[in-house]
Amino acid sequence: MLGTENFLKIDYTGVMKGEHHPQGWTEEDLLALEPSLNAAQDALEQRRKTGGLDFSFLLEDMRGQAGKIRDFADSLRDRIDNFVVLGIGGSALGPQAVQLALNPYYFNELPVEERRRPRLYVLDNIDPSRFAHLLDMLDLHKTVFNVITKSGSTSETMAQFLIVRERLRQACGADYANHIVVTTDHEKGNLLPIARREGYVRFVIPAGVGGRFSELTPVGLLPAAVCGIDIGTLLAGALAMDQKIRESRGITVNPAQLMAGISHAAWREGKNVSVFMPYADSLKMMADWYAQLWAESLGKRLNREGQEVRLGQTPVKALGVTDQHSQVQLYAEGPDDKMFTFVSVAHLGPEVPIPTDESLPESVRFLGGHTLGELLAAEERATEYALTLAGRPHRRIILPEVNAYCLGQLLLLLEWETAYMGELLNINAFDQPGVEEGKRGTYALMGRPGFEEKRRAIEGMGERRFIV
Ligand SMILES: O=P(O)(O)OC[C@H]1O[C@](O)(CO)[C@@H](O)[C@@H]1O
Repeated sequence: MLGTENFLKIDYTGVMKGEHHPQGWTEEDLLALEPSLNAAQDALEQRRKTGGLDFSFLLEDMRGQAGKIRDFADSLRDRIDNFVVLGIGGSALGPQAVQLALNPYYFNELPVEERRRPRLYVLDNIDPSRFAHLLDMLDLHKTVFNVITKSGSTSETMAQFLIVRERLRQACGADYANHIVVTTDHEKGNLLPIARREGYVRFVIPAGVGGRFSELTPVGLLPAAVCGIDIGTLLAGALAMDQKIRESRGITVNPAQLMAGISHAAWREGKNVSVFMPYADSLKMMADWYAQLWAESLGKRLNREGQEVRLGQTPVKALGVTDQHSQVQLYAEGPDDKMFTFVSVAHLGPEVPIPTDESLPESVRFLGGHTLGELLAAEERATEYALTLAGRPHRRIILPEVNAYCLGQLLLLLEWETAYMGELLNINAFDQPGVEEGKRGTYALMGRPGFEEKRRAIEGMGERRFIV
């Protein structure tokens, strides 16, 4: 498992100067980035020591907790049919990404003898029709709800919790508390005192790990373990990548330095958009997870000195090959403002042969005798070629296969790249002040005491304009 054959690779050919890509970078250009990357590495190591990088610092600790998480997950196995996550943002995207990556795509639809684990649902929105439909569909006696909220106060998650608690009380009577598990901060938030008072099973999100960096804490580890995912191997992959990033120095050997060096240089050249495009359906939700990580961490008004800088790179979620047929036209011919990251998988799983039929015209007959995997790989290569011809910078993260060990590496690589970017941009990559105004506005409109003035301000914003 620890050999290089199970380690991801980064192919950065697509950013380098070449016959078809004269505007690419030279080896010297890349090496010129090294001093600032090495300085970032030193600064990050320093921050890590003082509690500023707990997503990495606490990985060993998380490994220590894996047994307890697994035991609890196993205790649910025969008791329930459904495990429902209530959460949003960093409390929901990681669990979905890992589930889709490591369990069969149609996991919930598998017969129970094959699934051998509860179905997983993640309610990461408050759209009433979806919410009501799911609650009506589930047998609540056979369901556990995992309320995940780092702050313990997010309105969406708390509203979901209140509805579910009420429904569980009606359906299960005094036993209702056995159907709620909370994952939250160990001392803050509104959920914690309720959980203590009502006796829910509780898992802790470490204080120093923000939501979008929290997949490898109980936030993600519990839902994964409930669905039979090998969380020990997931953490082992993460730790292996963590070690590699911390212990190697220089852009040609340190994967986070290479990733961040490319991203930062591309951004400085005006690539204001970062397209993240896995070529595997199982990694589709990784693009959603990445989008939050990149957007919330790097989209900032102020730098660390409090000066207005308004930085960031807009993440775009895409899926190969599906979005070749919806977005590649723009990517090839539209504005040259994008950096592309493909995620390729060397072994995608079972080969699905395409039948031959000699009676067909040549323009379709050529497909016969190949496999779907070959077609997908050819399309990825062809898209890469087309983007190269169009002079669009791109890189590929190549996973040997989508397994727990490689996925753990990928999560950590992207988290570290983000931390490096924060350092290079001189911004705080671990806060999200820009979401607060909208939250306060919601409190005001929903009648929370103390927000009356804000409500008046919103309601007094003037006439709306409509056309029918
Ligand atoms: O886990 P919590 O505290 O409920 O927050 C959910 C999400 O909301 C945010 O705070 C943004 O509003 C994210 O950073 C976070 O992942």
